Amino acid sequence: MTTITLHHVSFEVQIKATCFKTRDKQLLFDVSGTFPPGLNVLMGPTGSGKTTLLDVMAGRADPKWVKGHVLVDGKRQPKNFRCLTGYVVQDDNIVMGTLTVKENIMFSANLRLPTSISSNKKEEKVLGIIQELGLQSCADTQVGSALKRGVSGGERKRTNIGMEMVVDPMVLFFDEPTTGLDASTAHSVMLLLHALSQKGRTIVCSVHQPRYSIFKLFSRLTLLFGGKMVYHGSNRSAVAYFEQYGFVCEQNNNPADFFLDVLQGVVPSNETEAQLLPDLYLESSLRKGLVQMITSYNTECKIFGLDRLRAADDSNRLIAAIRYVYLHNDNFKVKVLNGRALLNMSRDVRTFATQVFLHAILALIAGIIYLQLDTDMQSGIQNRVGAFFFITNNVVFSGNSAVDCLISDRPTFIHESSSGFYRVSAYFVCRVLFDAFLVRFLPTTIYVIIVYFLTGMQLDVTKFFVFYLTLLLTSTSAVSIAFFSASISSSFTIASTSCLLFTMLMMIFGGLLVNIDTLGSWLSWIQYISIFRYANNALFINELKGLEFCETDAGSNDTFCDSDLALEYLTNQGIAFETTWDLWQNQLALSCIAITMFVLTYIALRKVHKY
Ligand SMILES: Nc1ncnc2c1ncn2[C@@H]1O[C@H](COP(=O)(O)OP(=O)(O)OP(=O)(O)O)[C@@H](O)[C@H]1O
Repeated sequence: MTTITLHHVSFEVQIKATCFKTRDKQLLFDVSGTFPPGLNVLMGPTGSGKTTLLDVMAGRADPKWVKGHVLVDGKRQPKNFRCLTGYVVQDDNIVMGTLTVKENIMFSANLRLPTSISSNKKEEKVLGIIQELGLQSCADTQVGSALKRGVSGGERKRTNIGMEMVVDPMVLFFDEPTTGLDASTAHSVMLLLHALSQKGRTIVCSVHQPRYSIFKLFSRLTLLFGGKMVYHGSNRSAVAYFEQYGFVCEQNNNPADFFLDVLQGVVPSNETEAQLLPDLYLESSLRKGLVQMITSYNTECKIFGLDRLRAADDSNRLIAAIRYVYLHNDNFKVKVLNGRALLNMSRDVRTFATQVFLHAILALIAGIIYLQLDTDMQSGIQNRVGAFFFITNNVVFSGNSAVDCLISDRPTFIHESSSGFYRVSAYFVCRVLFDAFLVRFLPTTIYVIIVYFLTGMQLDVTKFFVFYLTLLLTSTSAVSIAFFSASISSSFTIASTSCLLFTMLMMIFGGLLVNIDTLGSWLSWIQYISIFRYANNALFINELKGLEFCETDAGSNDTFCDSDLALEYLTNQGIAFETTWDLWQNQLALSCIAITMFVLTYIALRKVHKY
């Protein structure tokens, strides 16, 4: 049994006042209350602060801006409170649509329960939750998405709840669990919350405008208006509380509608103005009694002094809790995450097939345009330069599409990492292994095979594999740049534009579009971070070395061949080619760019705001 108490809690955020200035905006004002086991409901008009209060209670609001105390069973909220409680967000999109109901809950169990619990035990637990939530009939049905029909809205919400229940939380937070559901589904979801609360759990949920059959289920009601409390207590006493200020609820009116009407000034009172209700509540005997009760409750717990609260942080309980969440094997988490990504890909094979198909088409276009390149002195080198420019562009711009992987995954990543599913490192390793290597490997291989043989490059095994490796590294570097752009912004437009800008810059300094020697040193250094430069240089050296270009004299019909022509071209371009190092330094540079960008991505992901 867990009780949450709030002591004079206020919360602010910083918002932009002008381009250069920020100002503080207060969202919650001196909120005190107690939330014991049972169904505790937050109500209020839109923008009244329900979600904000829920976030503060759940430890999901930035503690830097929280004033006052949020205590859990009289102790200061542990830092990893988020990992020990369940938080069912309003948006059910964090439930993966391609997975079945059971697979989604199993995924949560695999990541959030200690590895010491066997797979069989985890499955038993998941089946128990499925039964408790009444999901047996759709356990093996894919959840579905906006584009592909799956389970119903209510079943989806229950799956979301099930994913939170695997850690057996004594406290569950719900942000507007009935939003978007029809009346009977909303009722059945609230019945479920009521049933969960009857088992000794503390449920705190925000609800917009419940009908009477739902309102009856609440044990405690908190009414908010403009970030201030207007009422906090039993839902049965609420109507009488408002009557003392002249707001009368008509006999057949739904109290929930009545309260919202009062707060929005729809219900008139001869004695009081609705705007004064927060101040009246502050002065009310109801609130004074409550504050006294909370203070004595926490004094009983003997930890009301701040020093003692800090001491509570170091208690064994907290240390045990932290271990409970993070003692797991990171390798195991990467395996589970990769398993989910693979399952997701196998169920939505069209996306991957489209990638393969697009690469094949691009390779065919390149192959047809530069079909069986000749070794004519006039056109041989020119066409090869064009072909390499086209090929590297194809590979780099395809790699840039990886922006979408991180951006579309961002809400799920924030929810799951802040709920203790995994550490940032496990997520990062999974994304790199999956999106940068696994998913790119087959399309790039197909691209290389088609383009290499259609364009008729030198038939030499070593040269083929150098070509292949160079393009694989080029693709990985392009993905790393896309990942970095996506990790520093939550907006797809900003991320893809910055990725494109960076790529264009690298392309200009790739050595083909502008003579770098004519640029000042303050600009020419950009060539050293250009993946186009390293990719093109490696492809040129690999293909042009050892190639003889010939010309037939129209008059005499004699053929002259020049084995130095290609080398002259490389020299004119400033490309060193004599030693093995001259070739391999390019692959090394591509690898260094990829590693640097991946490291920066990891740092940026760690800095993603979890609140
Ligand atoms: N990060 C933020 N920056 C600026 N203002 C914010 C921020 N978060 C919330 N607000 C503002 O605080 C107020 C309360 O928001 P909150 O989402 O808690 O309300 P709510 O009662 O849950 O609303 P709804 O019922 O529409 O979901 C709103 O006016 C909102 O615009």
